[in-house]
Amino acid sequence: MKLADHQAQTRAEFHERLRRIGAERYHDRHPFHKRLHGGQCSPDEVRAWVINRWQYQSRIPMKDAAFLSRVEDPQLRRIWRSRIEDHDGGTDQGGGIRRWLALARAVGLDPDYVASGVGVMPATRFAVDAYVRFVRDMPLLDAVAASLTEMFAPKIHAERIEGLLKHYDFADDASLAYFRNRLSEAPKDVEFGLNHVLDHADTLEKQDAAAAALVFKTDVLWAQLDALWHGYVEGNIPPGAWRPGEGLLDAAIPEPAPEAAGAS
Ligand SMILES: O=C(O)c1cc(C(=O)O)c2c(n1)C(=O)C(=O)c1cc(C(=O)O)[nH]c1-2
Repeated sequence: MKLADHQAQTRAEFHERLRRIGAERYHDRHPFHKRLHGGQCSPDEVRAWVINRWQYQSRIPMKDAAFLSRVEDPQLRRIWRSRIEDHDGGTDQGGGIRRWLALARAVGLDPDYVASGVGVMPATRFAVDAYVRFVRDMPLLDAVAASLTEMFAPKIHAERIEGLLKHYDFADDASLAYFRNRLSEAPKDVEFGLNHVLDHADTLEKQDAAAAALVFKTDVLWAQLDALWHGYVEGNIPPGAWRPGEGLLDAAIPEPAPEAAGAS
């Protein structure tokens, strides 16, 4: 290979490379999201999504804590720690985690059941754990690059708010507060993360590794939706995973049919 082949891409070229990864691979293109945002999901498919996505939500602040535990620069720690605050919030007001459980309640699920994580599918667990491990074990620059799927998240959050409000009775300002908050929280994270990666990936090798980290992360997100589709749209629920009827709020449990209840 010629020496010139090893030259780093320019900032603009590298930025465009990252943007293209999202355009080609981000999970807004997944059929499950099209079904969810288009109003075709059954109530139980929405519940399965809320239960499984809980695994992701609950692990995001843990992966950010794993990241922080490796950072020696106080300024980087100072900036990064706001991500944990966004999700955990304070004791009284809570944060994204509490807002996700409000969504769980709105779709008729018992928040304690969702928070227990017992109904999560194995594939979801494996995908999310892989992300936490990646951030814990890989170079910090790659860990920041993996978070850059968030560049593409505001668009999907806006589509989701619009689609859910249009098609589902449970959707209102309170139940969708998680997504509305992300619309203002994510851009600050993305601005910092993107500049950090563009500034620090100053060799082709580092750029290749950062791009691979972003591809890996799109796979983490895509694999979760593949599992949902297989389990709940095609009806192949894996052993141990949530089954419709489990974990419901009392108010959401359907009245038994008169024959089943023995009434005449
Ligand atoms: O709804 C979504 O499609 C979506 C995607 C992503 C993402 O791209 O990883 C995140 C979020 N939401 C999100 O709400 C969130 O807090 C978040 C944090 C991160 C991360 O990698 O640090 N990704 C995401």
